[in-house]
Amino acid sequence: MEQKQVRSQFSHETMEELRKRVLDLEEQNRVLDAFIENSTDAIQISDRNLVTLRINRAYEVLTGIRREELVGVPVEQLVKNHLISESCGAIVAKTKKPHTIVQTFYRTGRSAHVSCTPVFDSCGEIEFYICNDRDLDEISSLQQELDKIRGLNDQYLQELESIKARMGGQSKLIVADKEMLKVLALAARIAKVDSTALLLGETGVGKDEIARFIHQNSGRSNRRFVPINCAAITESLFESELFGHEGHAFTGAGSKVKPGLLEAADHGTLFLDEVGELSLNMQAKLLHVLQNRSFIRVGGNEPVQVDIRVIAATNCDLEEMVQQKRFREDLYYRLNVMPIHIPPLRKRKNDIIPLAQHFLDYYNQKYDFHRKLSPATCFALLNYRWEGNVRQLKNSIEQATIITDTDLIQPESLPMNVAGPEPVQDAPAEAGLNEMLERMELRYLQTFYERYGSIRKAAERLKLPPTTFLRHWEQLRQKYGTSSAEGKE
Ligand SMILES: Nc1ncnc2c1ncn2[C@@H]1O[C@H](COP(=O)(O)OP(=O)(O)OP(=O)(O)O)[C@@H](O)[C@H]1O
Repeated sequence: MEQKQVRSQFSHETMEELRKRVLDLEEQNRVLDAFIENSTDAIQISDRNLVTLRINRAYEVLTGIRREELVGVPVEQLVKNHLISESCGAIVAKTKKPHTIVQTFYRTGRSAHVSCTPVFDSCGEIEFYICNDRDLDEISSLQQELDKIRGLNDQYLQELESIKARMGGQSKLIVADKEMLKVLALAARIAKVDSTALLLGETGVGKDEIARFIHQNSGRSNRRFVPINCAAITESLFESELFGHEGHAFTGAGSKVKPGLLEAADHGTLFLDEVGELSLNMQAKLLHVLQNRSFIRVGGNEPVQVDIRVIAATNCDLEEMVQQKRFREDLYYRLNVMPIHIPPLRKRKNDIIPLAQHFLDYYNQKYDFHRKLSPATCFALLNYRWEGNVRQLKNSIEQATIITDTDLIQPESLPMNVAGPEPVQDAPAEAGLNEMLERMELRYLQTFYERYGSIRKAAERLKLPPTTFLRHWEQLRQKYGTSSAEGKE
């Protein structure tokens, strides 16, 4: 009685176990079915006698043969019935190795790469054949697509190579990053048309260099490139500088006509750098010139005609300035014909080391050094934010080249903000808080000057009047000693 109970309990557990395994197998089968059915490759599975067991939907589409015509039919029959050109399985059956052939399906007229792989049983005999068919039309259209992309790539590279070749000798522009190469390709195209270009980008990104590149690659390259720094030009001198003056036009003017910058740029290129710094009054005068391509010399009556190409540059947000009524909308549209956005250095990291090496070569030659950049220095350069962009990089390399003790430049020789902030490293051990703060201030003034390239810009960035910046710098320099601000603009 007890024994019977155990047996029935055992058999119930076995039944449960079997039921679970059947469910598992069904689940596995469902997954396998879904996998085979949804494969984009056509799949055909045959048994050891090369009789088709199953195919998927992609196989039906490729061959035009329906499932019911295939399943249970030996492959050789398909060849005999002129449905397929030859059997790959038949070859595998002989060699017992995977094999690939090009097979034609006569119903659809399509061809495919058919790869047949044998699956062996535990005795080493072939149990199944699995064939994967990849549509050759699809492969060839992918190939064509790839060729097209390669072609475009080659064309792009050729274009860039020719731009670089044209740059050779005339320009020392270093460009390696894809983002900057795109800028250069655009600039090369714009150079060929005579329209006004507006160069936009942070301070020190190379707007001046790109303006010169456009001029050198334009039909005006054998005439003058005349840069005007709009930030440096005063209201009172604007007209006489740009338009020139007649003899005796004002006290101190000589007896002869003095042509202005516009006339100097005739048939050439006028580069209006920092155009966002012009006062509204000067903007109105400039707009008049751009509209009429003519002006009247100070003290004169007759309009003078000029043929100039204008390139303007700014690091200001002119659109915002227009909204704030600080920049004339009509002038903005006249300048913004061909905008070129020059990315900041931190967004074109592939340029950093080639530029650093270029500046290093320059300073090595200038000072007769043989300096090299250590890997740690390269790492520091690559990981810095470069708010002053290429100009700041150039200044940092010059500084490092000069102050390093050995020929291998280590990060310690870079300006402290590039190598990492160590602002009071040079303070004596007994220095109090005041001295530390003053030394820190001195290093910041020095660094911002190096970063922005002029006292005016550095002072503006630090929200100080330039005179305060200069006075402070001189006082601290005399107290703690470092490079002089004398002669700096
Ligand atoms: N691609 C480059 N290759 C070599 N030198 C460069 C490159 N870009 C910039 N420079 C150098 O970096 C310095 C700053 O460049 P540039 O004066 O053209 O910048 P910018 O954008 O016009 O600056 P700003 O806004 O202050 O007028 C210059 O000494 C310039 O020669």
